[in-house]
Amino acid sequence: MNANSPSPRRFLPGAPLTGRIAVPGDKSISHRSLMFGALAVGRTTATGLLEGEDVMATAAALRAMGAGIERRDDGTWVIDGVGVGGLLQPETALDMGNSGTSTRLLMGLVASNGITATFIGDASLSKRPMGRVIEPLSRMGAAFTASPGANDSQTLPLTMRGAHPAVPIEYRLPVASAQVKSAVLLAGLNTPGVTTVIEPVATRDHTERMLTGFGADLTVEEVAGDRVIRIRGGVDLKPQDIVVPGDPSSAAFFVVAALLVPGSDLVVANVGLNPTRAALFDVLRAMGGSIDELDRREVGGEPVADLRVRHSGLTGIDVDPAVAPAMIDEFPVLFVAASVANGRTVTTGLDELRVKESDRLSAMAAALTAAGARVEEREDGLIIDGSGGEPLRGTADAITTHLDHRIAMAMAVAGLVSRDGVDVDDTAPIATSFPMFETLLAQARA
Ligand SMILES: O=C(O)C1=C[C@@H](OP(=O)(O)O)[C@@H](O)[C@H](O)C1
Ligand SMILES: C=C(OP(=O)(O)O)C(=O)O
Repeated sequence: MNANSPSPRRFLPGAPLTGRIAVPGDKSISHRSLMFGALAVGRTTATGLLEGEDVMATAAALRAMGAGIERRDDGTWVIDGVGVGGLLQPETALDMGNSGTSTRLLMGLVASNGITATFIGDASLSKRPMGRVIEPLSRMGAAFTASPGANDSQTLPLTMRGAHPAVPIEYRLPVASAQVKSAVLLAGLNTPGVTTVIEPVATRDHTERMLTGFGADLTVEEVAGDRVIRIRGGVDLKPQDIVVPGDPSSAAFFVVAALLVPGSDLVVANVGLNPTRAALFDVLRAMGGSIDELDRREVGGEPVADLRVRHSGLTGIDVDPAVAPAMIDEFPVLFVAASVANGRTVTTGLDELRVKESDRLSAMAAALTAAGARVEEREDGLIIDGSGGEPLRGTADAITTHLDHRIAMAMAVAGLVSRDGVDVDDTAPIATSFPMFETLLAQARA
């Protein structure tokens, strides 16, 4: 993304969403396909890989550390791995762009290789907390240094020296974060002995599922309500042929748009429904949304279905904070749904939203308020009094997205259910996770 050239856009009310669209590949699974393929011995292929800027940042970094990564003309990605422990020292800084997942997972990989790498990122990523991975990875032996003149040693740019051999740890996650869990497990791949991560609250489990498929020695056990994940280091990974399912986090924008815009009847095809990801659809159904699963099947070891979504009157609810990790990236668009529902929606336990690409609680409270919604911002959530099905007023001035793709897409959806339209200051960040967003929106409204 070129931070110097914002792409403002106005999203207007109009046609219902109809027909059938297919969302692009899952971002979390795409990052991991490249990373695990890069560590395997031999050639991995991936079809349906998300070709968004975040995933391309991961690809570029892995290439800089010796992996062969190419896209064939038929859209298949081919990854030639260097083997566990085989990463080379990159010659230049690794540019992580806007991507927290690239940064934290690659730091995990580098942590147990005897190489030094510098991580840089855009203005949004450079504000995000890295202490959460610095702490466990330092305990494993990695050494971090802030750039000269930096006033914070817990944010990018950061240089890290991996440890070889690294030290296995047992780590209880202090925050519900799949990125932190994955960073420690990936460091564990090249660490002698057994590295253990204890999750008091389950988060997305793609790392565990996929590493098992790649032949890692990994176990998951439930112990007194905790998930205990153990990985034995030094085991070779076997290359895989991966089919990446569609991203439920991208589908979310179309599902909410179809629920809210009168007359809509849309099939969103190929939506990944891993239970650690799919809570938004349950919450929307509990609010009265008509979302039917068609042709439930397995794609790449993940449950997938086509979702048929019909316009529905929604009723506000109290969202159980226990489901938050399974829909953590979907709250911005849920807040839009709540803004036009009947009655009050209360969300709590969402402190993690403050450390995403933007502070998503304050960004969405400000944006929705500017569009005429009734929103109260609390420390750990929003309370939203819905319009009872009436359109939102719309904005007079462009809302600020803070380099956050999900704020941009959520407010685009708000524009579809507004009277006057919603101005978004910059849609360029959408390309980090969903480059086809506006094309598919036009297709669904044609
Ligand atoms: O592991 C992953 O692929 C991700 C984990 C989540 O972040 P946290 O682990 O910081 O919650 C999520 O917000 C992000 O979009 C992708
Ligand atoms: C939080 C997100 O991604 P990341 O942490 O990888 O930047 C997201 O995609 O909403």
